[in-house]
Amino acid sequence: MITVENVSKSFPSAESAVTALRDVNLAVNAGSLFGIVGPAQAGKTTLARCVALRERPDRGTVRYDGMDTSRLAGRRLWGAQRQVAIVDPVLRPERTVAGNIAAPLERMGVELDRRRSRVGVLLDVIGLSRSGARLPSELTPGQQRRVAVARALAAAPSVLLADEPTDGVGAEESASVLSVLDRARAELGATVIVTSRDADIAKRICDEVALLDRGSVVESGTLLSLLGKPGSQLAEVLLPSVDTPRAHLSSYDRAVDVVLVGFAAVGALLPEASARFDVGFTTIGGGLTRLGDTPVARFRLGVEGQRADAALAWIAERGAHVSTPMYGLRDVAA
Ligand SMILES: Nc1ncnc2c1ncn2[C@@H]1O[C@H](COP(=O)(O)OP(=O)(O)OP(=O)(O)O)[C@@H](O)[C@H]1O
Repeated sequence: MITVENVSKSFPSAESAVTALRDVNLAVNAGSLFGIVGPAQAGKTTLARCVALRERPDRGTVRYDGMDTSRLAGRRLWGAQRQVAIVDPVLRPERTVAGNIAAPLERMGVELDRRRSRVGVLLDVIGLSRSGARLPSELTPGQQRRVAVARALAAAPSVLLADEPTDGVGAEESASVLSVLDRARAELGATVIVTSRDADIAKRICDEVALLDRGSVVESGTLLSLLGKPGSQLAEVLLPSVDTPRAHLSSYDRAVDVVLVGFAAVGALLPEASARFDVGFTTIGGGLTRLGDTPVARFRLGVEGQRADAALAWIAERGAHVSTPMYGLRDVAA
């Protein structure tokens, strides 16, 4: 596990110092796919570089499995830095795909047979098994990025860091780049950290996420835990909007927002509650999305029936996130 404890970082500038990170605390679990998301200049790259030990915090510390890295220097620092590989998107144009991936292994003096076998595994992970002999110029931008990821994985780092992994890659190819990051975690066992201005990346592959703004962590945790958190900014961005015209609310005495996670909940919970408690649910806003492979729904529901409270408590007991009911909607809309 990597823990970031009270980390602050400023950079000198012509007028006054720029504060990139303010008292940041985070925990990145081993084997997770962790997203650091937030607007431009939020401090994402600086935080990622501090985690990768490429930048020293002014205050606070980064711990690797409890070890305080701020005390490391010389060979021990270099050894810790080598555990975290950073994806460098610039490939060497004169070398083949296989040659690019093998380059870090050559520098380490790994013998030819082991190099070949490792490159073979990585070509398979990035879905380019037949392209080892091609030059980067013969590849699409998305394929080139996948090769850059494979090169970063060559020396089997325990942590892979990808800063804006899909920048410069077209929308149609970004899914293939993200799925390679997911395979790096699932098949090679790496902890993967991605930074992105696009929170949608978190929705597509991350299981844990931190939202950064102006150098501070606004919220962090597993994606699924944030979905049910009242006022979560990430949930607001990632889930279908429940904004509804007031007129749509006017037929109901009460409405609630409900978040349902997983196939069973999305498919069955509301019809079952409706039948059990003789309560009517009408969808007046929201919709379905996916977090990775998990279907997630957020609906604004008009609720009618004498046992409405019991029905809502029943679905909440079964894992649905249910907002505080909004009452008196007929009056509001009138
Ligand atoms: N090496 C540096 N020297 C001076 N200022 C820096 C340096 N690195 C980052 N900064 C400043 O720190 C702040 C945070 O930058 P950072 O690149 O970490 O944010 P970011 O969220 O990754 O931004 P973006 O999404 O725009 O890449 C910015 O104001 C930036 O100008």
